[in-house]
Amino acid sequence: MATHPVPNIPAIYADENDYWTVRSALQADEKSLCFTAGFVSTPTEAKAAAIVSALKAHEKEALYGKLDDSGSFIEHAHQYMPAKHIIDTTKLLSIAKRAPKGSLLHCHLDAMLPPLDSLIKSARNRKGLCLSLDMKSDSPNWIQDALPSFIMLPAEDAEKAATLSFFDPAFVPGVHGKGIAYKPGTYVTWRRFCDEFPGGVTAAEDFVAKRILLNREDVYHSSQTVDGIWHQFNRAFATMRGLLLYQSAFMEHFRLVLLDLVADNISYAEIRVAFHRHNDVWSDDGTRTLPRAELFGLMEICIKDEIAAAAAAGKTFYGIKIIFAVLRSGTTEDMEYAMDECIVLKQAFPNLICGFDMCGQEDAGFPLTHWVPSLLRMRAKCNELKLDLPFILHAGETLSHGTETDGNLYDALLLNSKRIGHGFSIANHPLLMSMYKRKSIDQAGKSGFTVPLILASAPSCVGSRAYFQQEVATMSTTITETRPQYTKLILRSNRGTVTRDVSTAEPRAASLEEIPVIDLSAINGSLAERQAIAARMKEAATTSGFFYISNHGIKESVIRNAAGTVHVSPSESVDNKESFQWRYDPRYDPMHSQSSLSSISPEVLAGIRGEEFVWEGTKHIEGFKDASITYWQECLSLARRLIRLFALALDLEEDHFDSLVTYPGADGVYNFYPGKSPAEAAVAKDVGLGSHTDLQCFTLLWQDLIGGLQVLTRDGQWIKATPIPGTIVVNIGDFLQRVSNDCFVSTVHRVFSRARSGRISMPFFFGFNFNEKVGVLESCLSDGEVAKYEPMSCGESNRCVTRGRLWLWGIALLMVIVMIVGILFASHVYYHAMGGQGFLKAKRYEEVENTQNNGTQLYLPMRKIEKAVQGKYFWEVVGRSPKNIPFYTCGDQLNGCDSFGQPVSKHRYPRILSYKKS
Ligand SMILES: O=C(O)CCC(=O)C(=O)O
Ligand SMILES: [Fe+2]
Repeated sequence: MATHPVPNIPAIYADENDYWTVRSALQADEKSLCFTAGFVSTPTEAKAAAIVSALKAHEKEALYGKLDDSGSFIEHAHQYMPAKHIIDTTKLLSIAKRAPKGSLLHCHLDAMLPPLDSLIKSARNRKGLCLSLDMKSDSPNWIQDALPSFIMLPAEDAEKAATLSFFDPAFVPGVHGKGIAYKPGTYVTWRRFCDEFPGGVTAAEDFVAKRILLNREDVYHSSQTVDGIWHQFNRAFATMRGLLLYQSAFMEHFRLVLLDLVADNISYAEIRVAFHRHNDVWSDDGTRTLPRAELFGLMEICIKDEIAAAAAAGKTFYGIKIIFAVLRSGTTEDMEYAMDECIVLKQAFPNLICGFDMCGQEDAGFPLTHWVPSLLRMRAKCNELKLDLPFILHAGETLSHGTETDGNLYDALLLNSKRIGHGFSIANHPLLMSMYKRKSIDQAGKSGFTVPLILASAPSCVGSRAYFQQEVATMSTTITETRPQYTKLILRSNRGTVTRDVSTAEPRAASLEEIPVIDLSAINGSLAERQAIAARMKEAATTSGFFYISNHGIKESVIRNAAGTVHVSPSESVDNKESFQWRYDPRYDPMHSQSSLSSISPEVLAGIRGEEFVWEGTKHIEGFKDASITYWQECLSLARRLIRLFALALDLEEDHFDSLVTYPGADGVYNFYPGKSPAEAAVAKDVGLGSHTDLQCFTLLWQDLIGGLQVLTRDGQWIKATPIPGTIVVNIGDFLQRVSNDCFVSTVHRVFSRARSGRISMPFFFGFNFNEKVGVLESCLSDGEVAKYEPMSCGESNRCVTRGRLWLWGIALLMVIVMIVGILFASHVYYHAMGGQGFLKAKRYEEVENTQNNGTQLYLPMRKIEKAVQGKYFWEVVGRSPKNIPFYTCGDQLNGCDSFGQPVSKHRYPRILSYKKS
């Protein structure tokens, strides 16, 4: 397959010169095949290379080849670990540290820093941090061999753990690796362990550090194997896992990694972070796991801060991106869960995630062939969503040849992996090598610069929006600018008709500032904590009018049960969207007892619209009503708690709205948007759910992971409210905008559903009691500012909008009536023309008898009809009265036109004529 000419090697050399000439030719030929062929250094590079070579020669002489303090004799280019202490003193290293590095494209977050500087330091004095060990304290060698496994426990469990001592001979050690659920007796607190450890805290920290770090013996032991070193790695990762996976440690480690990159003059890095299912980061109080989106939001902010700090310090740092890495040894279900999560997060954080990978010992987990179906499924989803989420796969990390694992090199190529890591075994595959090389040159060509194989194609160094803008700015010469087009959108609200200019540009992903995730875990905390949540809600309510809530307290099982029923209820033939809805009914409101219902005042009662018949119609669906009401009740309770936070956000007393939500507007809805095949999606004209604002105070919207909800920004751009697992979307409605004097915004939104699978959403619309008139809130008016709106009730407000829509219904109804009358009129004329008495007229035999010659037979009024048809326009025919024509029904064939051959005008009734002919 090699196409390069093989140099000619003579059998006999004419003389020595001839030998040297042939040798030079061979060298030149070989060099021309090198990756660096054609590379010409600039004068500065040549000067730098000369300095480095001179230094290298000097240090080889001056520093190496001597006996060191430990009695070791370290030669130049000795194995790294024994030589490290000498390397650390070299000028070469200090130059290397200061030299600008460009990109670091293969690293794993957990293994980027020495543990004592970050994770073990973060663990100091952490109250809830506990550990279990897999050996007892009286086992011989436990200090060398025991494996600690850390976990952050809630205060109550940590208190129990604090009563136990690992050094108590009766202590039952835990089992390493099981450590998610607290098992009494298996965990002790890190604090107490440090206090009681022989040698105290420092020795305890050293004990843990040794579990994480590889020592010389581990690395260079003559009987060490690849499996052996992986065993060490896995133990190190198991120890690190719990030290890393709680919020403050994770974020501190993450920040220190960025600082370290900046200190090393690395301008950009792509960092693999293990995000397989259940590898969650816990809150510092150990009570909850952080939703991934929240964590990504924190990382994005951290990157932005460090880019700014680096810039202020005169450093070039473009930030980092994350390669979403998942253990290759998991179940298919977990893998596909992680893939879906990665897709969702990529949509929410397009500039933060740069690829997807599988990690873990390559020849111990499943090979890529095992994952091909899942990987293809993921690729298809990304294509459908037009998501640039490449695979950046581990392949060829082992040196085996011809094994299943070695085959990963083929799959990575076929799956279009953007790069491969680590590719050691590629040397065994000359064809693959040339294909990867070709691919890397192609990619580099696209990105405008060339880089060698493996490190290929890192064209953009986007770590934050700030840099993204920079990147776009530098690219602007090659981008043809297209001005966005705008269309007009007309909407009705309780404030009248509203017009908006809407961009026709493709919807883009929303940033976390535009639609933030607000954590409600402190909703029952102190007033200060509630005020802090309210402040975040206010920020969102006054800007985009949309936010997500996490830790909202509605159990996943309740949501699943409700959403599960939606699969059953809609018929197969749903067109564009099918909805099921039910309204507030005090009989299901947990706030009211049965006895209090009889005392509801008539005004309140008038606004209550609960309709039992909706449940009658769904009786056949098992569990439907129960699941729906349970979900609705949870939404209702949450909404009542949220309205208190909204009160705080509006600078009111927390209970300000309490009396207005005793019999509130509280409508539960299930929406089902059917899936579309790619062919249907390509030609689909409908949106899914058209642009609108919600009517009441606010909406709690649960959506599945399919996506499609879009929000209109103030400047008329559609942005995607991408589903974030574990969250509910909250959006402000028209009534809250009204009473806040437009301080809060009821934002236009729509659902654009084109996905292959059907989508489910469950909005819950919440408003004040329908009878309560509410005016603009004093707290929303600054000095001298006047209220824009009169007091109004939520009920009236809703009617305003529906009244607004009534004229449309009116026109539609009128058109239908005109059509029906037209049809009746036309048929009437038709039957007259056929000799009948007109459509829908009564049959009156007596008159027939009176007017016919002998009263026994029915005849057609041939002449009169003939005259009418021939001499007049067709509508004059209708003027006939029963006096002139006997009565009989149409379609009576004995007396029909056919039997009597009644003449009709050719010009006026061509259809009738053709009918006659047949
Ligand atoms: O289906 C959705 O995501 C949104 C539904 C919605 O906006 C509504 O029903 O008002
Ligand atoms: Fe809506």
